[in-house]
Amino acid sequence: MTTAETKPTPTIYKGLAGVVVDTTAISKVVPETNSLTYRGYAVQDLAAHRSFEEVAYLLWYGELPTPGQLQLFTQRERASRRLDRNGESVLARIPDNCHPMDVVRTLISYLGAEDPDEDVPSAEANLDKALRMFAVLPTIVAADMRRRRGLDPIKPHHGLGYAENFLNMCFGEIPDPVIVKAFEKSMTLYAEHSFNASTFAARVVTSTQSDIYSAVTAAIGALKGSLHGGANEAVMHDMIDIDRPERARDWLDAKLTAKDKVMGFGHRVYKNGDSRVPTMYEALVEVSEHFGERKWLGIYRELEDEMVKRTGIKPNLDFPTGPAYHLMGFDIGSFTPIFVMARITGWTAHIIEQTAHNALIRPLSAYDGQPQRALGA
Ligand SMILES: CC(=O)SCCNC(=O)CCNC(=O)[C@H](O)C(C)(C)COP(=O)(O)OP(=O)(O)OC[C@H]1O[C@@H](n2cnc3c(N)ncnc32)[C@H](O)[C@@H]1OP(=O)(O)O
Ligand SMILES: O=C([O-])CC(=O)C(=O)O
Repeated sequence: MTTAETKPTPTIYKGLAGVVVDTTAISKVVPETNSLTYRGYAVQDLAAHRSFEEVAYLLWYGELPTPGQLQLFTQRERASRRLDRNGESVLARIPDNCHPMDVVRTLISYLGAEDPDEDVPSAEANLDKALRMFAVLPTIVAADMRRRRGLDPIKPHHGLGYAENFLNMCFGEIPDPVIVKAFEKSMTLYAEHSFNASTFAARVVTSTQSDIYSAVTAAIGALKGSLHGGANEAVMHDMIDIDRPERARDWLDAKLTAKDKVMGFGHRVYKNGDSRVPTMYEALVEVSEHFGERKWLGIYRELEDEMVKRTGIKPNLDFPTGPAYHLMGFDIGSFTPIFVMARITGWTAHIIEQTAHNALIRPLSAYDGQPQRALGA
């Protein structure tokens, strides 16, 4: 018989690295072939040929919409964009020196609190709630960015598509189609990535039979960290710090000597490059050329060349997205909230999938603290 003393030490999978915890039909990441598919479609093809609304529909319903389905879906999305008066007043009361991720997290909590169907777990109800969050998040992110600039919010424009409407709410005008397309590509690339940390957080919360807003709130918290979604902001802070392409090498030298992580590089799953980077890099080139500003691209190339030469570690999606968003005119603090606007689609698809095939997520731990001891008198 095995006693406590003779029991073999269990294998620890630190960070759950390499552990397959469940199946999913939403997306497939294949690092060996550098491929990523959403419901079977290559993400590069979706980014090139489909709108972000179509991608959202695909992630939620499993198929691309027919023209009729898209029309109906678009109508519903456009009708759900407004933040109500109470929501506006919650936003206005959040300190404007907090991180903008605190604002989106709080506003999602508020949406849950005001939804009488918050705890209805059916797929149909959750699809409605997902669409509401998808539609209203751009209004929240744009209004928050503008108030930090001392500007009034711009109401959603129901005649505009998702990307154009968001850009208009941020900047008061619709930018050149090159910028709109580059932005929309980033949204498609950011939409979904299997069991990443934030999606997993959402699935853990869902597995306890909690509600969709609580799961999304947890996911937002996980995405904020700089090892995950927060890296897109960190990349831009680093690039501003580097300032000139010719300074990139010395900057990297200091980072690597200090054994600091270089933001925007490396990935838990991709060890030979992130499948999404070539598409987003192309978008960064287009945006740079459009504005005639090649400095960030210069820093990008120097840093990538040097990092790969010295460590073999390649960029992830946050590396091209950071400077692309900066060039588009977004404040750095809004970069990760924009990631939330995209990933709300993937998160909610996973929440619905987890609900349909639920098992409480509760792994084991190996205790390595004090042996049992008596309290004494
Ligand atoms: C959308 C996204 O979430 S994409 C990821 C965004 N995050 C970042 O860009 C943050 C920077 N990158 C990282 O911190 C890591 O690459 C992670 C967290 C993304 C993945 O990490 P893991 O798979 O856990 O790899 P881990 O951190 O164990 O790294 C393995 C080795 O590579 C090194 N390494 C990995 N990434 C980096 C990096 N960005 N800079 C410097 N060294 C790195 C580690 O120091 C470690 O070296 P060691 O074995 O000598 O200790
Ligand atoms: O998959 C991951 O671990 C992180 C990532 O790239 C994403 O969430 O897009």
